[in-house]
Amino acid sequence: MPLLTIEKVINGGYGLTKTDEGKIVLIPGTLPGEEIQTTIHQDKKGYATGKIKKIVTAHDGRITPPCPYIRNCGGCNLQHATAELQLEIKEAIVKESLTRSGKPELAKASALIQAPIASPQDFFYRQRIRLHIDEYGRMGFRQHQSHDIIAIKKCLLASPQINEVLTALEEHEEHGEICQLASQLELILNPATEQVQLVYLLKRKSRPADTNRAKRLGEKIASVDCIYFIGENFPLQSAYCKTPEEGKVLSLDYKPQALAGKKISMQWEVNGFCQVNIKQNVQMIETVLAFADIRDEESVLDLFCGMGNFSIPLACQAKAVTGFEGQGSAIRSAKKNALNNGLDNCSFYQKPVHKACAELIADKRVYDCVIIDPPRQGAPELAGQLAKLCQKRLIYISCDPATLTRDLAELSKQGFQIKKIQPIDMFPQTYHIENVVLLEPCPQ
Ligand SMILES: C[S@@+](CC[C@H](N)C(=O)[O-])C[C@H]1O[C@@H](n2cnc3c(N)ncnc32)[C@H](O)[C@@H]1O
Repeated sequence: MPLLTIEKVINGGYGLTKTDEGKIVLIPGTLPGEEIQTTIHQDKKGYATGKIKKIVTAHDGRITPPCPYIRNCGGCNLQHATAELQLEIKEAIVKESLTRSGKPELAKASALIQAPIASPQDFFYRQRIRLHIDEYGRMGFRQHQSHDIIAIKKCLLASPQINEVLTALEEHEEHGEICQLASQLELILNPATEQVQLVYLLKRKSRPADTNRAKRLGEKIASVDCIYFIGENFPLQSAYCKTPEEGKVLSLDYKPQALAGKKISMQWEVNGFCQVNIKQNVQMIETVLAFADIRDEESVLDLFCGMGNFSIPLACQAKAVTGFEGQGSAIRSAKKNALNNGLDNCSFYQKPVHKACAELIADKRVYDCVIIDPPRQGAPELAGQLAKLCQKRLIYISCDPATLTRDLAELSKQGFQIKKIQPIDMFPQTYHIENVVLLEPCPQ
């Protein structure tokens, strides 16, 4: 195969190039402008995937990835680029997604994309990781595009405390015995105490002997404060807890600049949703507060509110905040977070967002500002409802440029105009990029 020149890196982290016949070839591990000798891995109808045989001309921003598992793991698809180049690539991915949408209003809006906000940490930023366990009890990440497990001793994205516990677990037979019963292990750092909680996903219901093993294991590792079992057919069970009262919640205090340094105290449950890059989450909250620009007489609706990540700081400025979320544990935490922060202007409800929006519209409710932070698949079907509910400012938070572009097209059909787009790098070393978008309804 002749030399191929990489045109760009696309959403998914692949370098894209074309053969002389015009066929698209996607090659992982490559960077824009690089000349690559390739072997074809899979030849499909519309495109092929390739593997690097030799890098003939490397990008100036290419570096040697520090992770020893990089060849097989597939989780960190940009680790071979400098931090600056990663941000350039991510910004280009967002821009390309809007310009290639075929919608003139989105292409025009691509000029509004601001430089991505870099993560305070390039490595060791994850507050939790989930490892798979195979039939032999080996623990690690799934190999790229495969069910095989790459056994790992360390993950450079996970917090140092999680890595210490990973090393310690290997030394204890109780962990090996529990792994024989488990298909996954989640390690979760409590940012407030710097202790780690373990959640084993068991293949069968836990028995008293399993709980005893967990207790022995917990007592042997000083930095583990709780061990839980969960199964497909049974809910989260505490098997060991050093501090029974505080054990089930994780917590964090921070002081957003936008609130003049007022302290916000957040708690969430071990199985509740929480942004994984805790320090970068604070910068995302600052962005949402700046875009929302709330006056004290204004009302806010927070859809997919989780444990009140945005609702609580917004409630410090707004007249009232209403949040909807599907996860019961997240809503429990959101209500506690309002109480703990001395806020009596928040209402949180566990309800599917689509149902909640329909009911609010039937009640003729409207809000000055609406925040929407859906899961990866986005929420295009909500665009019409958002047009009825939102009076002044809509803030759309998305972790996938492709579904964001589709949803922005739906929102612009409903009369919303894009005002600002702020990419935020929540996941350094990977192609993933979060975006906070400010939209306003067109004046009638
Ligand atoms: C990307 S998270 C955002 C959570 C929160 N805004 C935060 O920053 O922590 C999406 C949330 O949507 C919730 N969710 C997913 N589908 C839902 C639905 N149909 N109705 C209500 N909540 C849903 C999930 O439980 C999760 O908490």
